[in-house]
Amino acid sequence: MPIIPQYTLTYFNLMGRAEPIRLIFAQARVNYKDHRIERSEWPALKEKMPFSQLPVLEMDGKVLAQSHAIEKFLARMFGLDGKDDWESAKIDECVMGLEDLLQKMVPWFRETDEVKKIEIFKKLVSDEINPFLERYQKFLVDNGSGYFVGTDLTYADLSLFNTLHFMNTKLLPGHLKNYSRLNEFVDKIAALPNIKAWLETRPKTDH
Ligand SMILES: N[C@@H](CCC(=O)N[C@@H](CS)C(=O)NCC(=O)O)C(=O)O
Repeated sequence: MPIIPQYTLTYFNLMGRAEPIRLIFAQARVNYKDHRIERSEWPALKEKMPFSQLPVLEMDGKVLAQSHAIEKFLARMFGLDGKDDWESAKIDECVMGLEDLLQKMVPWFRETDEVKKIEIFKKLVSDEINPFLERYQKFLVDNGSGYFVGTDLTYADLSLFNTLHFMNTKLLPGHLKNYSRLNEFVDKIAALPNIKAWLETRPKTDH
């Protein structure tokens, strides 16, 4: 009998940096414990985490931190990391480009002054988000398969889907209507049976 690994993913009760990992588990239909901690539990747990941050994946007593390392590890095991080393590298390219955008959003996210926050957000949309959407729409169209890398679904698609879906539903509702190919892509991924089931049942959080 093959031994099935026991997985626990620990994060806050947010989508944040855990959601692409949860989408990988959902698409692969692999069971795991979706451990969402309370903020009050965090100070004691923080010291025990390898980078004093979350998400962290535990697999049969072994611990893996860093969201992109976790994504890649699981995707490789579940057949979502491309067909060869080149596709795997192109997936990294997509995910790291997305990470660059997320880093640029941090000052807006952290700003507490409401007036400044609105100003920062306007500039973020025109200088970072829109060029990102143009660029990624071109990547998708140029690849030609309806996926970002190769001819099949990979975790690059799930990561992109996660951010684009969040943008289109919460951050900038309807904004993807200006990027029709990205809009179609989001609708297509949301309709995949395993993803659809997860979207319908996942805990509802703001971000
Ligand atoms: N590079 C890390 C960043 C992790 C990170 O920033 N985690 C945040 C939540 S999204 C965190 O743990 N914040 C609590 C803290 O730093 O005390 C990754 O991708 O996993």
